[in-house]
Amino acid sequence: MLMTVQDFEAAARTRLDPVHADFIAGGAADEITVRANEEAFRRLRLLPRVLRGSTARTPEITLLGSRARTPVLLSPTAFHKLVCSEGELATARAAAAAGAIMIVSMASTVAVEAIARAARDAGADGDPAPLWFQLYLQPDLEFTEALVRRATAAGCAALVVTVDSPVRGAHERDLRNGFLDLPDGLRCEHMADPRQDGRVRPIAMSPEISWEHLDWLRGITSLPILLKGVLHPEDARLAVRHGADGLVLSNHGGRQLDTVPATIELLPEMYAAVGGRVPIVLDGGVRRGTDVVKALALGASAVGIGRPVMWALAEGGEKGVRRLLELLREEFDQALALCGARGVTDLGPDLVRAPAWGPAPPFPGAEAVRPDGAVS
Ligand SMILES: Cc1cc2nc3c(=O)[nH]c(=O)nc-3n(C[C@H](O)[C@H](O)[C@H](O)COP(=O)(O)O)c2cc1C
Ligand SMILES: CCCCC(=O)C(=O)O
Repeated sequence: MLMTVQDFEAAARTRLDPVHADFIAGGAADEITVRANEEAFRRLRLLPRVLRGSTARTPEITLLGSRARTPVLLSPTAFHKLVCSEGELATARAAAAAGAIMIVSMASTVAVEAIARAARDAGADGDPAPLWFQLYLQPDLEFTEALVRRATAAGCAALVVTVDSPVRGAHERDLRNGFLDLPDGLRCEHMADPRQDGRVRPIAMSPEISWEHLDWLRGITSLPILLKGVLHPEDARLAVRHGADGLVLSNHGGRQLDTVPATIELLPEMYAAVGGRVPIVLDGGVRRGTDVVKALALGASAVGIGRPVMWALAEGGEKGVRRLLELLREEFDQALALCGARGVTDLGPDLVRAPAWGPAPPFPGAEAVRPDGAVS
């Protein structure tokens, strides 16, 4: 029975080509950060409140003008057709049914116009949350601008610019497996260049991209812009100064620079750096409703999931992703209730304890106990 996110991974692995399963599960180099993301959530402890009469609970959020029925977003992931023949159409339908914001990857195997149509149709009697569009800024600004116009015309409500990829991370599993290209018949639809008879360009990960490019982007679009992959608090401040409307606190699921900290570990510092001026979406290692609660309690406005969506899509297509989102909604709701919270706004850092991250501040009235056991 598929009861947990972990169950989806196990089920997907029985169906997938092991090379493709490695592409999804893998990360950069020693995969230290891949493991750290999940481990850091496990180390945190929740400290619930009681007797708060939290009967009417809502998981709803509004983020940069986008209304969603869950604080769990679908982080951008490439190549959905690799694991499911309907690809991103299936994902978009499931997200629309759940009222979850889906961030369409620039490296999707279905074009954004078709994805948007699928989302609208699936959400017809519900309330589909909008799509957002993820972008790797290409040094060819004319091409980048055309893509921004396409995503905007298709109805995307925000742009997510991935900034942690001046070069591609060292995906050693893929290198060993010889998985270097999409199989025949699949392509990154957004990279077809109309100026070159539809020839598909490679996605450039370019070290020349700088803050000036962000300023340029700010000048050509009025959509909210989020920067994905900012990890240094000083860069978070710079992002705000350069007009970013939000941050996705992400280490690319441990797929870019290995040995960077877990995202949840960085959240308090990043939250302090932006001082509430822009919302923070956190992704990396979110696998349980309690993980969602921990991230929101420490200052995130929403969380994103990457690999779980790929596993669910591989396991059961649209239905699989629907079930995954439902599962996380149920777990989140239960965790809210058990924390004595009615919704996102009831969650604060007082609900989280971090035993392994250094000494907790002394609590009022308590005597400090020194490591040698003596009371001071
Ligand atoms: C298979 C796969 C493909 C991804 N493709 C993209 C992408 O195209 N653009 C991007 O910004 N991030 C991409 N990511 C990173 C995710 O957006 C996200 O940051 C990460 O997966 C979150 O961690 P999680 O997998 O632990 O949930 C990808 C991740 C995976 C696993
Ligand atoms: C050019 C495809 C980028 C995919 C990606 O970002 C990842 O695999 O992590």
